[in-house]
Amino acid sequence: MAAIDVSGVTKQFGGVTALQNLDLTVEDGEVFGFLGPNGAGKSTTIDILLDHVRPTAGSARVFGMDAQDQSVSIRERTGVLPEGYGPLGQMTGRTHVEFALEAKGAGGDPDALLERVGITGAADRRAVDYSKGMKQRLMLAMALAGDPELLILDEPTTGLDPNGARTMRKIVQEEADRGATVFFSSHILEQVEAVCDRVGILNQGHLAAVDTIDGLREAAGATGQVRVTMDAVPDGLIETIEGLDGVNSVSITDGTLVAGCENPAKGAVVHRCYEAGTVEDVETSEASLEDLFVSYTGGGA
Ligand SMILES: Nc1ncnc2c1ncn2[C@@H]1O[C@H](COP(=O)(O)OP(=O)(O)OP(=O)(O)O)[C@@H](O)[C@H]1O
Repeated sequence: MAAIDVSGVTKQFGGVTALQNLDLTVEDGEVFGFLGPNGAGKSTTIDILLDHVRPTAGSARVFGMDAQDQSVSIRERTGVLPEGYGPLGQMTGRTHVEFALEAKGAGGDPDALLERVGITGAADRRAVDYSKGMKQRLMLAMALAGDPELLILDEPTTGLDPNGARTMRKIVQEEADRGATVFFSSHILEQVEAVCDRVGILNQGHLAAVDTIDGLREAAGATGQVRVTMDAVPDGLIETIEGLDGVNSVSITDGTLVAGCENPAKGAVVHRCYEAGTVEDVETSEASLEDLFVSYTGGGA
């Protein structure tokens, strides 16, 4: 059974259409990255899954249960890291985690969770006084309370330093290894690329694409680069390479020939360079997730 199943969901806020007939399925045990430019509808989707917002049309199911009718049962099995820093109060970090465990009806050691997110040293301080990154780490510890079957993380790396971002990735991986489903929205594309099985790209309330990252690259015919360093770039070589199928751009940068091209054309570019002169070095690179994001969202990020 799918962990998340959104079917034909439209959400209108007055005259603004936040989601337009959205279909989205996240399989049980999957790590799913939810990407999209500002205002694409990511938080609205999450709010609908948690019944903070009701769809104008369509339905959302979590663990096969209706998000509106069975929201209490869904939340018992779900850990949520909300956007922003959530409702943190005067209590200590440890007390917040104790409450989160209690709310889940779960046992467990609050200190172990605080250690997992790297804020053991601040356990006895008031959460309201934490720095942004510490608050984010605390919210993550609370989301992890009770080993939920589903983790919904809205922009989880907001405010985190590079160590915190690495901790987040590690925790997502550990949760997936334990069998949890992880659904997270992010603008940090490298984070998504590092941990996700599949990615959905939302644009203006529509799912513009959903696939593995390799699948997205293929479907977009996305261009990578091949960089060929030669002892000298012979006359006419640029024009020859520009004429090859699948080559979109050719330039010379610091004596290196740089061709932007689809993957299948890379071999032909290198071959022509070997034919034309002395090749000293060849490097290739894939389209980055950022390139894909721009190609699917029209650069609206
Ligand atoms: N309560 C609301 N009232 C009116 N409009 C809203 C409300 N909530 C969201 N919207 C609108 O719905 C659209 C989608 O917003 P949403 O917050 O879901 O986007 P997002 O993809 O999460 O963006 P971001 O990456 O900036 O957080 C936006 O145009 C937003 O202004």
